Amino acid sequence: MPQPEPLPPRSAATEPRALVDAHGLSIALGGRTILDHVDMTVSRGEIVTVIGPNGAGKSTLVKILLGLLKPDAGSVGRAPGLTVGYVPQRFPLENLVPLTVERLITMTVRAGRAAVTAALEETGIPHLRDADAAGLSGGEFQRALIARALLRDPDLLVLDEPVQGVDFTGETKLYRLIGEIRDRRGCGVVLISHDLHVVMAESDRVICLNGHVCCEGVPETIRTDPEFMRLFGPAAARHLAIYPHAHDHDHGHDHEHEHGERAAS
Ligand SMILES: Nc1ncnc2c1ncn2[C@@H]1O[C@H](COP(=O)(O)OP(=O)(O)OP(=O)(O)O)[C@@H](O)[C@H]1O
Repeated sequence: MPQPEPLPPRSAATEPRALVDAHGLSIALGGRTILDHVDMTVSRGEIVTVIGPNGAGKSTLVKILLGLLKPDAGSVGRAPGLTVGYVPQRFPLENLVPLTVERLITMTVRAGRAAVTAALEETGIPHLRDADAAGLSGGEFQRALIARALLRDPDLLVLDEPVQGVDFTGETKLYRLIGEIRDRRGCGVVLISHDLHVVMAESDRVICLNGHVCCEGVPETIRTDPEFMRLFGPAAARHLAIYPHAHDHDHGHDHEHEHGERAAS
């Protein structure tokens, strides 16, 4: 398979670092505090993983960062002319008429044939260009959505639960793909996950969110952070795996994780 042309390597000297820089974000929805004084910065070339249980406010945080939702308090700074590629958590395919992968990824962005080819090659699915989007596997569908986001040539790629509906092998490959995209393009990446058992190894920073930022750090330090253990329990800390890596340890009772499809949230 032909490899896409690599972009020039990242240069620490030439780039403004922060793509988004949020301070003191608070918001209440339906009379309930969802986010409470949350700070978050994402820089060019950085992968930031946000993990937290269902309902922790991860999607709400992303919507505020992207300017889709206004916080009750706090501020969000964005790099001038920031372009965002967003891979949403849910994509209501069932409401659409049958459509090819090419149509799916070009529905909301103008892109020429060569750009579509490049995006599909970059995400490893050039052979699926004319396939029916409804027939794709979970992993293929996520790749198509990533290709769709890449067509915008984003400075910041935001992926909300990108491994949902993807089996273990596909999950590892997807994480690898995301790391390669960051390396090649030098874009910032925000990765949202409700899976407290898994953190992508290439993450430069992990933010554990549960209404507030309970802890933050490089993947290896998160599992030993007392706040992580206090909030998510020693079992979550014990089983937190840094992916991709050799799958040579025990995941305890997490059999769903090792075999078969995983439920979409
Ligand atoms: N418009 C709204 N009105 C009232 N409550 C809302 C609204 N939007 C979100 N919420 C609530 O805010 C909380 C956080 O939602 P959010 O989708 O940000 O969580 P999440 O961490 O992304 O969860 P998940 O992992 O399940 O996707 C949830 O309890 C949700 O029900």
